[in-house]
Amino acid sequence: MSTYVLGIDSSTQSTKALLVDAGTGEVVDQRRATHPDGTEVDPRAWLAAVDEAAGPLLARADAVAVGGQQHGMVLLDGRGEVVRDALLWNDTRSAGEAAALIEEMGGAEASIEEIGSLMVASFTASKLRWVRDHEPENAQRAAQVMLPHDYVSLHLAADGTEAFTDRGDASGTGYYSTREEAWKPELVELALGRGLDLPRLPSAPQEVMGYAAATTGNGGGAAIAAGTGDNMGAALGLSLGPGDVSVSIGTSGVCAMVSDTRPGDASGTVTGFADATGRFLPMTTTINASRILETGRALLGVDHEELSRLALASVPGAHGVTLLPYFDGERTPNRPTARATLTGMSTSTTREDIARAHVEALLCSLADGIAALEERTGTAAQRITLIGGGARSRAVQELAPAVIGREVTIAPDGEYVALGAARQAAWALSGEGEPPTWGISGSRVVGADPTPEVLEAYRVLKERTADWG
Ligand SMILES: Nc1ncnc2c1ncn2[C@@H]1O[C@H](COP(=O)(O)OP(=O)(O)O)[C@@H](O)[C@H]1O
Ligand SMILES: O=C(CO)[C@@H](O)[C@H](O)COP(=O)(O)O
Repeated sequence: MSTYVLGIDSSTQSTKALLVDAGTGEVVDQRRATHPDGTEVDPRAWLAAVDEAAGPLLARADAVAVGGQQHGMVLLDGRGEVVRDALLWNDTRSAGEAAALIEEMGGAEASIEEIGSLMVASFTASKLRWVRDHEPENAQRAAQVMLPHDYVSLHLAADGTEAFTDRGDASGTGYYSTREEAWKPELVELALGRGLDLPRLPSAPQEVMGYAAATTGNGGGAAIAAGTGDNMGAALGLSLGPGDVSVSIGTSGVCAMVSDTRPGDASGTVTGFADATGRFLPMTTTINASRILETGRALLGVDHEELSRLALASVPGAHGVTLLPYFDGERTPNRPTARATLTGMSTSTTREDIARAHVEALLCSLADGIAALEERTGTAAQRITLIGGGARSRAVQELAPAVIGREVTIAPDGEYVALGAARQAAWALSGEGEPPTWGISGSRVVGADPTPEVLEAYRVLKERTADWG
């Protein structure tokens, strides 16, 4: 009889749950539920979504793990009640607070030394500082802070379980040291002006952190693994090896590479997170990714397929139309108050050109991310694999190798964060030294004639607008 494990991705836009055969990695059932929009969300909405998406599958699982959107600040009081809506990774209001914290820590190099990354508005610590300065009553009421995946894991656990997290997600808080592999409570105090309870960290990545309340079918509570940040989950789901780069087109655009050495980029372009296996996950992250395509769709009044058809009917460079796609402010580059810029339009500009400019803008920002990752880690990408909702776009798939200038692997359509969480759950269940080996079949490698002029035009516009926000 097969053993099943449940992997959950509680990401920005939705919760996805996969029931997976622990022996083979085959997905046997899956469900999803949507999340509210916005960069500030009542975290209880994620609990309702996990109940809807994962509830019916949990009874069939012997182990479960949760991957979640990184950095979000979930503040709870002494009774475990929500103090205020969670501020998400893409909420840029704490940009000034991030800059202040860097200075108080002793500058960019000191930030890298302390937490492994340069603090930006996305990081939880900067959000704590914002609460201190703008909502002192909430700052006083708060007793514990946790990340989205910690909050969802705790909801699944039997009553009385202590909150827990993992080093991968912890490394994006701004109060965890990737060098010491430990919390830095003094950085919570620096940010908020007082200490808070922090979730328990595992002593090994495959540790069982608790058990789900017993549900009919699993004969007792499923074992709960530590879970992790969604990008660490994707790395596990794709079984990233040395030189593999994953490019995720979700709400965020993430280029990530597994590394044995602790990264450190004082420019802040590459964040030096930990992964879910004991290694590191240098990454670049943009705030604008799949929503660039959504905005193009809305402007043109078309569906995904028509946006692709239009984009592919134009030419490289969209007849001179270039889009700098910082619609919601941007984090890479660090321009939290920026807005998008569209240039080069003439009276001959067509709908096809506008569609093309949106797709090329997304791909150029990802190409910049890959280049930065290679430069700052000194490691050339051997294989570039596209995943995430936006990677379903036909135009993205066809134009990616041209804009990036290299062959690109299109992973079979799937939920790789949830698959990675399932792999972590299977690992915890096995107690082995390494996670199970699960193959991925059906990947497609695509190539195209490179169009370096497209990236060049994007970089020129990026440079020209450097002081616009
Ligand atoms: N066929 C498609 N073409 C382009 N984008 C798509 C397609 N299908 C879904 N998406 C986009 O994928 C996004 C969601 O991707 P997902 O990876 O689930 O995001 P997140 O992890 O941030 O919640 C949505 O913005 C949606 O518009
Ligand atoms: O902030 C980051 C990474 O540092 C984002 O990648 C979030 O983790 C959200 O991911 P998605 O929901 O877009 O997948």
